[in-house]
Amino acid sequence: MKTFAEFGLEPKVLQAITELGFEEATPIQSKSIPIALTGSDLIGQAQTGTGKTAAFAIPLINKIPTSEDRIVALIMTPTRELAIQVSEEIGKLTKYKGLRSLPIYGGQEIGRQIRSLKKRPQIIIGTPGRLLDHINRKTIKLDDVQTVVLDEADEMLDMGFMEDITSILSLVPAERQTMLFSATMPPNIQRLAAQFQNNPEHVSVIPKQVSAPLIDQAYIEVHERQKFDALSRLLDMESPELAIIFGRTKRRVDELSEALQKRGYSADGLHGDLSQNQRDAVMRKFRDGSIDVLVATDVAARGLDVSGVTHVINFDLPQDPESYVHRIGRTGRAGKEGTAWSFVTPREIDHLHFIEKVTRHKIPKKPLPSIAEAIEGKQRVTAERILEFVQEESINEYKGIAIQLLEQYDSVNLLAAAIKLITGEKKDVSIELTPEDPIRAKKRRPDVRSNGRRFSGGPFGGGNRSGNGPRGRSEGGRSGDSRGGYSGGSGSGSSRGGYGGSRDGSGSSSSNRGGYGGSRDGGGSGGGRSSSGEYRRPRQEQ
Ligand SMILES: Nc1ncnc2c1ncn2[C@@H]1O[C@H](COP(=O)(O)OP(=O)(O)OP(=O)(O)O)[C@@H](O)[C@H]1O
Ligand SMILES: [Mg+2]
Repeated sequence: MKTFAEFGLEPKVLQAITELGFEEATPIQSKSIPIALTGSDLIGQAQTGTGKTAAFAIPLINKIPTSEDRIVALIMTPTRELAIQVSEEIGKLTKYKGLRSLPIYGGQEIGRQIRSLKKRPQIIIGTPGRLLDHINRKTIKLDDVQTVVLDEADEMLDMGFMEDITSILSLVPAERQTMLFSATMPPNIQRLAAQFQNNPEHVSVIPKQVSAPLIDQAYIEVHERQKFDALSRLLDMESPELAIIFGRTKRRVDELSEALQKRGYSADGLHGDLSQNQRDAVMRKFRDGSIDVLVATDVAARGLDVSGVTHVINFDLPQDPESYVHRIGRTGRAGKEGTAWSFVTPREIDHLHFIEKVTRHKIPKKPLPSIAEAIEGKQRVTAERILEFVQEESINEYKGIAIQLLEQYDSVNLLAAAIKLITGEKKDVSIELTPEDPIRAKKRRPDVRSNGRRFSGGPFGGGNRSGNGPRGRSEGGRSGDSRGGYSGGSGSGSSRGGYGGSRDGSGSSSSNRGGYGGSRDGGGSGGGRSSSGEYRRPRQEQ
């Protein structure tokens, strides 16, 4: 493992890294920072939560002179929340160097962004739709951009951002550094690479299993109508510090967050139909812990880094294995452990197997917790809370009444009644959710071209690379590794991976994203087969 001092970075950048508490570089950082510092194009793949943001941000920041007053770096993300988050991380990393960075995303008042642009930021972090708006208004000019990063590169392609990205990149000088990052690199990422990059170096620290290994994964078989009670039981039994619950549709998210609130949980919902103010408020509450359950569509699946997320629950299975990997990757980040459970209806078992196959990870089955277990869990948590109070809180003013009560009543009865009172907070209101259709097992065409092996590539890289692809950088060099170019196990023992992002209802006035019906095909190929033979369905805005 390398220290950041080994990269020969500017002292002011190093100082900011130290202040962030990063002691050693993560594997993706160790491998990509030296390459990125040379100015070479790069494709970086590593599991969720392993520091890909700093892997591209540090070299980018290091090379911008403080005296620069033009936009020289452009980072694109698929969602607004991710643009904001990346911008904040860049803000921290540029603290001592004093560069100016600005997030540019849909839903925020454009006049305010125009005013901020007058302060001449050197780094722009944006979602494609709103970036194009500014370009058309000539409030953003890309003539001087030297570095471009596509964070969640595969998602950008998948969401049908290709057209916007193509227009944006046609305005950036060809003489530039272009970096693509994601935890998942489906083979059709080659198209992005071939179109926008110049002989990229390939850096991958994805070992066999693409999902981050610190995540304890399991599935629970439930019928659609049992899901809500199952969720309540899980939440009671586990009492997550922070949890993200993924639902399939915006309606589902609305209904579910409302139902959880009715039952007394501290929950709120996030999806692309909310106003940006609402989205910001929900994220703020989740980040500061004033709610502890975030219910979200796939808009929260990618990239979001919220510390303290101990649980991810797929209330509905995601359509794509990629989405599964990114969703569960909201926990188990930066070396911490996490728990990810998925509800699977009997008709979705085949789809689950498909996810297992593509992610190369068997997801064990777990029984639905019984009511007794849920109650026991709640009681245990209450008892723990009481003990914390005994140790930490000032309870002197309650002692008088406690002594009085103890003189009259039995101590066990008193404490049992108190525990019942506290654990009984959740209201037993009955909940009806609109049922969602089961996800049908989707047959993604196995990649059979390399050695005739099925799933040799999978959506996460490797597999065959045809002629003009980037040159593979097979780290770990396991010979005979059928995953080829992209994969290359790190062998470094650090198998934590990348992160995820979220999805932008980018709110560009010139596009139809952001609401229902903003259906865009995966990469402009009419939603059919992409050049790599992968089937990509048209996807709706989340
Ligand atoms: N070298 C480091 N040492 C300690 N913590 C780090 C280091 N680099 C990054 N982190 C922290 O790890 C967390 C995850 O980083 P980041 O969000 O960049 O992951 P990612 O690989 O982009 O994940 P995803 O695929 O989900 O987007 C962040 O909280 C970040 O501050
Ligand atoms: Mg990330």
